[in-house]
Amino acid sequence: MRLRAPLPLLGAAGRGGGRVNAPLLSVEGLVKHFPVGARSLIGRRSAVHSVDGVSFAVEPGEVLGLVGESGCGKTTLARAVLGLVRADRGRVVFDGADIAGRGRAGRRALRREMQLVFQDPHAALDPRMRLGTSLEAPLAQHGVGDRAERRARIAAVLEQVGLDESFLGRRPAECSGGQLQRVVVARALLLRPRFLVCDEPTSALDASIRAQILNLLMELKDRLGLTLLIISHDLRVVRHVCDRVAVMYLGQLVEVAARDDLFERPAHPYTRALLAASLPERPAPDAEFGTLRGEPPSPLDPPPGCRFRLRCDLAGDRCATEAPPPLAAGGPGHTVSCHYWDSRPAGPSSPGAGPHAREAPDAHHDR
Ligand SMILES: Nc1ncnc2c1ncn2[C@@H]1O[C@H](COP(=O)(O)OP(=O)(O)OP(=O)(O)O)[C@@H](O)[C@H]1O
Repeated sequence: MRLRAPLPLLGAAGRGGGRVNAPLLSVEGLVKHFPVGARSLIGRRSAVHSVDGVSFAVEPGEVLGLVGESGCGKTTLARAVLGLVRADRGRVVFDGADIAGRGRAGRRALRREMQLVFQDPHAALDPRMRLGTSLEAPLAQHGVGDRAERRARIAAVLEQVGLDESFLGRRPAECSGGQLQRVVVARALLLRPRFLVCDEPTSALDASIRAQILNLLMELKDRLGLTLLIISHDLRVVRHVCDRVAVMYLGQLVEVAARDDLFERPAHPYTRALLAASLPERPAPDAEFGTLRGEPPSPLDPPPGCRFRLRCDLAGDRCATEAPPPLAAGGPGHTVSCHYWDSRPAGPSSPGAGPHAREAPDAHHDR
């Protein structure tokens, strides 16, 4: 597969057309394949192409949302960014330094600065342990303070997440889902990180609790100056809390845009179909884009060219052979990986339109 150089990685300040801050995190050409099965006669193993050439940047204080269907590689991407799985290729640069180039002490320090908030609080916390013990463990592992200092830090963080010290003596079964998710958030904050990855932070919770946890995350972000990557299936969550959104399909980013650009002017046919499927109440200027049909191809054998083409209303010959690079799609920092993003699907409502009638103007290419 041919990977073309991405457009400059703009973050929040760049979107406004003003000064571009140094990103807190930048990810460049990240690839992670998981080998599976036995070797073939010529000694090759097939592999799940979980993440395949992903580049993006996150500025300090920004909230970036990562969306896409189940299995498209969101969690693997997040784990590779956090150094929890080793990427096959590409770079992750945090605060100006390549994380692969850090020594042991540097990686340990990095683990304090980048924390993960898990999806399911029941799975994240040991059911046999009192919450006080679970909360103290990361502080003890990182050699933070003595017992009294650790307890003081835990009490302060519990207060920040809206709980009190009475929770320290409880076990997970003695708490509600919302209370436990607050404990999980508290645990992520104990080491005073600058960057939080929240993997489906509300999907295991009742609808009535979701907004509370999201509001808590946003309040903590402002109060503590955090930068967030939020992974979510739920486009309503993303629309509510994110500054920018990256859309992932079969191991690759297909569109990145400021939140309002993405929801009001989605450019990629996948994003349009995803929005139509997930937010049916949204006014649909692109109603001629069909709902998402079929299943994504196997990540064991992704098709050449554009990976979305087999489900796409716009696909033309070029899509079968040429992987679309990220193209400028109008709004500042808005990129879309589609050869025909500004065409309309052929159909009764748009006679003569469609990819075979008009190619995307060259002006959009390779900028
Ligand atoms: N350790 C592993 N070994 C083999 N395949 C893996 C491994 N981890 C993930 N995968 C595969 O990589 C692909 C991407 O998985 P991943 O969990 O990153 O997707 P996702 O978008 O986070 O999905 P979901 O939204 O359901 O959590 C899937 O096909 C998955 O089966």
